[in-house]
Amino acid sequence: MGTLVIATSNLGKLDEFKEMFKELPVELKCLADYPPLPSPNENGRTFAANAKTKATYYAKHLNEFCLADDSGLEVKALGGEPGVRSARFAGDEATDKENNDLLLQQMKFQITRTCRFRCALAVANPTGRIVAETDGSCEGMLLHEPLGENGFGYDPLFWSTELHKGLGEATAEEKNKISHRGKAVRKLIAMWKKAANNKNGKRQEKQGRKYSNEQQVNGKAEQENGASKPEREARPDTKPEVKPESKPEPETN
Ligand SMILES: O=c1nc[nH]c2c1ncn2[C@H]1C[C@H](O)[C@@H](COP(=O)(O)OP(=O)(O)OP(=O)(O)O)O1
Ligand SMILES: [Mg+2]
Repeated sequence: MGTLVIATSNLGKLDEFKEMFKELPVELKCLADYPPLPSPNENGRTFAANAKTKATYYAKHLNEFCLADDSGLEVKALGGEPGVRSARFAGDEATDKENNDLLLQQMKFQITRTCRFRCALAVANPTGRIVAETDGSCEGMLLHEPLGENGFGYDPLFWSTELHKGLGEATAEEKNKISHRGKAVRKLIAMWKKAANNKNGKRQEKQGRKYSNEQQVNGKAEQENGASKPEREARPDTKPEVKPESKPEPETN
């Protein structure tokens, strides 16, 4: 069974990933399973750029497959802010509470409350090469005050228009169903399953070819022995693989 390191220092994200990956045949690890590393720079202009930077950085240092997440909240009335700066909106070492307070202050007189969460995921192989990327978003409205005790980050300020409740009130299961991260994870799992099927198909095809060669050599004897013929018709679909990754929406900041 392969190992996948969930390369995040955010325990809220980590819990969500653990829940969503629990059925997969992969050994999940997290950064706490390794000696501490300095955090990589997250100064890219897009969520995707930062996710790739983090995945590559951790994969190279840990010599393992690593999954990184870069995510944040885009508020329409603020031109997409805090966006990629969500974690450090109120300063480099800002707490969730400080970020939330600043956001509420900036939105005090705003009537338009439309906002969305966005998430970019990247997987790097142990050499640091990016082998998969997906993204997801989740629409909502910014509340006027915190609601509920669940989730992390900006969840207490986020009213989900899909769930008709605040993410601070939603259970983990409810959130994962509609969240930016949930959508991106499901796309990633679908890509993996497709890649695994293709690989299996190719292996079967190779074996099929091998057997038919053997049959050409040994065919007479096998047929005389009543051995079954290889099923040449059962060849897998050999269509070229289409990358199912959706185009990321343009950054708004
Ligand atoms: O589902 C979410 N619910 C609420 N808030 C969220 C969510 N998803 C991202 N967020 C916020 C938290 C943080 O303010 C920023 C992510 O910043 P981001 O740099 O991607 O993560 P991070 O620094 O906390 O951990 P790490 O970089 O180690 O993965 O967006
Ligand atoms: Mg970060």
